[in-house]
Amino acid sequence: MSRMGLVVVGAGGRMGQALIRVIAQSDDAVLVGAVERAGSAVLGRDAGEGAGVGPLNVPVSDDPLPVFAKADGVLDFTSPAATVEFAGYAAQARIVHVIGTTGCAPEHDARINAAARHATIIKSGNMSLGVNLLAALVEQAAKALPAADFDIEVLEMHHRQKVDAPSGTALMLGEAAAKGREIALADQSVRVRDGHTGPREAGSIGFATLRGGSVVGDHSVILAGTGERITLGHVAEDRAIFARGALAAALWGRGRKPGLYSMRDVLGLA
Ligand SMILES: NC(=O)C1=CN([C@@H]2O[C@H](COP(=O)(O)OP(=O)(O)OC[C@H]3O[C@@H](n4cnc5c(N)ncnc54)[C@H](OP(=O)(O)O)[C@@H]3O)[C@@H](O)[C@H]2O)C=CC1
Ligand SMILES: O=C(O)C1=N[C@H](C(=O)O)C[C@H](O)C1
Repeated sequence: MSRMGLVVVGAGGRMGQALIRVIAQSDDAVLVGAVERAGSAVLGRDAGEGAGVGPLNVPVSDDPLPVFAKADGVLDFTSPAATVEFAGYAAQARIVHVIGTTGCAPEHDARINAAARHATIIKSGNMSLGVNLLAALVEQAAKALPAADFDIEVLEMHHRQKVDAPSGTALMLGEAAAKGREIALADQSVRVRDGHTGPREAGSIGFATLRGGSVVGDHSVILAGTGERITLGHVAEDRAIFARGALAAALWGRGRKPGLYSMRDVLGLA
């Protein structure tokens, strides 16, 4: 089969650049387009030069439609508002849409679900192998340990530029814990604590968010019992782990029927 032609949207961003580097090293895919928002300082520049891999002969454009028309897939780590627009274009072009963007509200997810009627979408709050395995382990631990005896807390730390909280990964891990306990996360999550909160509500799943420096992404799930504590965690040291996962997801999605898939489907951990 020919190499998969991929577009990177948000090409000037932290993840956009990591994605361009990973595609440039791949034998299975080729970069055919790079998109940034209108007014961006990187428009017209060569995407490969911007990502530090030398010229790839792909200028950064602010016009997604003609770029999507010549591609097999799009890798999208941007913002929720941009992602729902790109989901519409990807569905129109009938190409694979890999979504790593986090912080989506229910109205964004509704539009992504609608686009998945026509496009193969793979969406995950974390594209790394390690975190998806961690989610499977958290589900297992939450199932095995009685909710009356073990309290679940999800702790995350990211770099100072991150704009959404809790992280998409923290929410994914919270969902995994809730699934293990056969409860709905929305009914049981405590996202913020401040002031006189009273004692911890039994069965709840708590979140704590730290921001600072250049931290790529640290996550821990603590299962705290009386007299003992289990901590399951993951440390991301390099954004290449997410980019490699996104590329694997695009290749997996090629030729697959339209629908909304997750990284756990891609990795066979579902
Ligand atoms: N699922 C996963 O594995 C991972 C997910 N993420 C998520 O990916 C997203 C991006 O993260 P990161 O790369 O650090 O953020 P950055 O801010 O570095 O990159 C986002 C890029 O998207 C661009 N962008 C925004 N709107 C548009 C638009 N309409 N058209 C084209 N480009 C646009 C931004 O441009 P501008 O700067 O001009 O706004 C920016 O260059 C976040 O939601 C983050 O949480 C990150 C890492 C891993
Ligand atoms: O914004 C980031 O940087 C990251 N975002 C994702 C998230 O919200 O979980 C994944 C990763 O942790 C890095």
